[in-house]
Amino acid sequence: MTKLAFLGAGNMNTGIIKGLLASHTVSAEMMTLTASTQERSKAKAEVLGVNYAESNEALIQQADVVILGAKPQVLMTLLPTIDTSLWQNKLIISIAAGLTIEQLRQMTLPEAKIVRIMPNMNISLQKSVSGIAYSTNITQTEKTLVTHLFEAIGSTYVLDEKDFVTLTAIAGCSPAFTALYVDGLSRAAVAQGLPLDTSREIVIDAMIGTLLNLKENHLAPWDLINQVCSPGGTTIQGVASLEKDQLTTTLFNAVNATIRRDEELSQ
Ligand SMILES: NC(=O)C1=CN([C@@H]2O[C@H](COP(=O)(O)OP(=O)(O)OC[C@H]3O[C@@H](n4cnc5c(N)ncnc54)[C@H](O)[C@@H]3O)[C@@H](O)[C@H]2O)C=CC1
Ligand SMILES: O=C(O)[C@@H]1CCC=N1
Repeated sequence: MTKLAFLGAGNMNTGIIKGLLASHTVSAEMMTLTASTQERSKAKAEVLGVNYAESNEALIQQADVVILGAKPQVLMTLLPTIDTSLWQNKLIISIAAGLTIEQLRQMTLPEAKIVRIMPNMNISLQKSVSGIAYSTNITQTEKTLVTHLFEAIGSTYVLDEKDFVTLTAIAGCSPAFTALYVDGLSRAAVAQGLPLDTSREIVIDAMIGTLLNLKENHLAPWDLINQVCSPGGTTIQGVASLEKDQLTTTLFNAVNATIRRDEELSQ
């Protein structure tokens, strides 16, 4: 059985652990974590029902697969302090934004087996979208293991590492962008006199229905837009207003800003 080590026990690594447990993909006794202090590691492990290690070194030593789930800035200071020999024969999965396979190798072992994964916050619901990029020395058996783990908690897309920044923008960051859209539409309804909680529920239900309609009926966005826009009706006026206010350009700008920051983190 594969032993998984989680370095970091914040939003994402906790979400992965919860997703793997809920989907019965990995049992609790095969998972060990650390957080920023031993007290936090112990507390987190108790809540999740998994093991904790007394140090990051002890965590890595006992594992087959190490999932790096601390912030990129933390990993950049922490990884160079860890004895490089500990990384031998480990599969290293990094979910950190920005850090490249090459950078991760420089901070661990030049020949390290690295998998970059970019999941998103919906992972604890087993609804993540996870981008995957492999270093060239990953075997087919290791790829099968990675797919098995991350398909259990959402969908997976294997990409060239150069495309990771784009996936991060449209999938990793997507829960925040989508929540912002929900908030804007809900508050627009508040301005018209509806209570906020009612507006929010309506917006979320309408969005879920729309997304299922696009996915299950294999509709292109403009097919659906044209179906909704009745001639001389209301929607076409709203769509024209959104276009006049450059919604598409606004989204292009947000993706570009996200990519710029990702590239800064890789410096
Ligand atoms: N938040 C998000 O939506 C996403 C985040 N990511 C990436 O996942 C990583 C984690 O992000 P979050 O979970 O949101 O952050 P977080 O701040 O919730 O969790 C970070 C964890 O690292 C731990 N940590 C800090 N120093 C440590 C040390 N020396 N040893 C062991 N653990 C230590 C903290 O105790 C905490 O449990 C980041 O690299 C981020 O780029 C990737 C996809 C989505
Ligand atoms: O904001 C971040 O850096 C991380 C990566 C994708 C989502 N959250």
